[in-house]
Amino acid sequence: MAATDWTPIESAPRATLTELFAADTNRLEALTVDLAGIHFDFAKTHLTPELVAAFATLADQAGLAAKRDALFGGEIVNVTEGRAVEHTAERGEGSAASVDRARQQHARMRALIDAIEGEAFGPVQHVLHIGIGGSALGPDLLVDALGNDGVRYDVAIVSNVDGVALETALDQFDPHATIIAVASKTFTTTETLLNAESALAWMAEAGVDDPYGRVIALTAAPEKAMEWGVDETRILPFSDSVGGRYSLWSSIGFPAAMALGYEAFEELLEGAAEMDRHFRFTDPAKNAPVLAAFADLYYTQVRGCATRAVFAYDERLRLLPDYLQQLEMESNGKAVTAQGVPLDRPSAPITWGGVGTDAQHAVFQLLHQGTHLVPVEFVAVTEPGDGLAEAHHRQLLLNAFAQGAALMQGRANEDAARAYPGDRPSATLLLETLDPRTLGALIAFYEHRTFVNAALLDINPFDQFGVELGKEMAKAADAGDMVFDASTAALIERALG
Ligand SMILES: O=P(O)(O)OC[C@H]1O[C@](O)(CO)[C@@H](O)[C@@H]1O
Repeated sequence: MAATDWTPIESAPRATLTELFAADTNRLEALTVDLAGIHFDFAKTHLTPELVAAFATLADQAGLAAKRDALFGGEIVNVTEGRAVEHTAERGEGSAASVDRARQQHARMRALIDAIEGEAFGPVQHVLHIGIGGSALGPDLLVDALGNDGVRYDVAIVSNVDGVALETALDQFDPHATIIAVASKTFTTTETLLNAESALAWMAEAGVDDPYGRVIALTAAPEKAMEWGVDETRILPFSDSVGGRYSLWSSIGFPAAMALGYEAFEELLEGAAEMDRHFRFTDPAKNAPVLAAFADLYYTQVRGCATRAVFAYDERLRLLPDYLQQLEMESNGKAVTAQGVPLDRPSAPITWGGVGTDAQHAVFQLLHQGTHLVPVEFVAVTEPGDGLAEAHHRQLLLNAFAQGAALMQGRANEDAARAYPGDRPSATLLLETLDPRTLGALIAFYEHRTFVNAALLDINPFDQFGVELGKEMAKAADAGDMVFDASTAALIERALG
């Protein structure tokens, strides 16, 4: 990557948010974007048209456009693992060959769903989806967010190796009316395989004839799934070039397609594709994921913010912060560039968050008066998800908007304990409605924003070596091959004998 010069950004004049609004009557127009049923409002961040222009220059220096073309063109952009990165091909945006392959894999998924509906597995009521990380968080978000109005099958998503998680799910399901979806890109993940074995044992104990015959594998390693015992006809493959945390668009989305219907799954893909095209073909100044990444970088690199907070002001989106934690932190929580050179600046902030209005009564104290500056993001939906009196949704939305205003305006008080400093930034994402199409666009927005952050810092957002060491040590400990420090050894001895 050519050298990037942050000086114009670091030395840009600083004004408070209130001053910025007062100085530019066009601010709202300049810093809002509408697309795919989502209104993106970055006006209450410290971005200005001048800063956006300076970031656009930085993006040019960083080769953002070429990196984006390489991503969509199916080139090897995951350089540390020597792989292309093709989650966009799952929604029809990528090289012709990859789009074609994804279509065939989706058709296979659809055919299997049709077969299940046609009672090829007898009457099915429940889908037990077993997977972890990217093989669970995406589908969980989809089913939880969109299943509000009822689902065609009950879905339980079990990830944790803690048996309590699986037992809780099994208690709700009839083993004779359940199919098990084992979701694992690699089909080697300890937690997933152990949970899957226990689920098979539960079926066998209940007298289910052929438990393995009720397993569907969602994987990029079909040969491993076959070795494990799944018949080839019940494997829904996806490409190795689809990363785990980017995989909900592939067969990993199977439980969502089952629960919500295949048409809903297609609409999700279409919404994401609309965001893909926006990201590819729109100038930085009006490009939602690019603007969001500029704001992220401004706060982490210039204002020293170590965290960013996302609050879903909609109960249906309560899993969004969890989903984003993996997407953003597993992608960009790195200390070296794509070439392995130590970064000379911070990488991803810590993503955290919760649900409004609950969070207001728990963590907002620090946001308003704490010593940390935390950029906040509000995600809300205009159309209510509930059928109760309008007062509920009205209160929900007014609270979201008032919080953004309060963070920005602050309030002086002679009593310092009661003073609000203000000038605290927020962005608001307002969805017209929460349907598959809009949710697809929203998730794709976050993916591209993560990509732009990485591109401007020259890091590879598509590997995750940081998760390996702990896994290896747990495996070695299980095999008795590990000599631990005194503290760890004592804990193992005390708990496990
Ligand atoms: O789908 P798999 O191969 O079981 O992996 C699950 C998750 O584990 C990770 O590799 C991290 O441990 C994630 O990136 C991935 O989403």
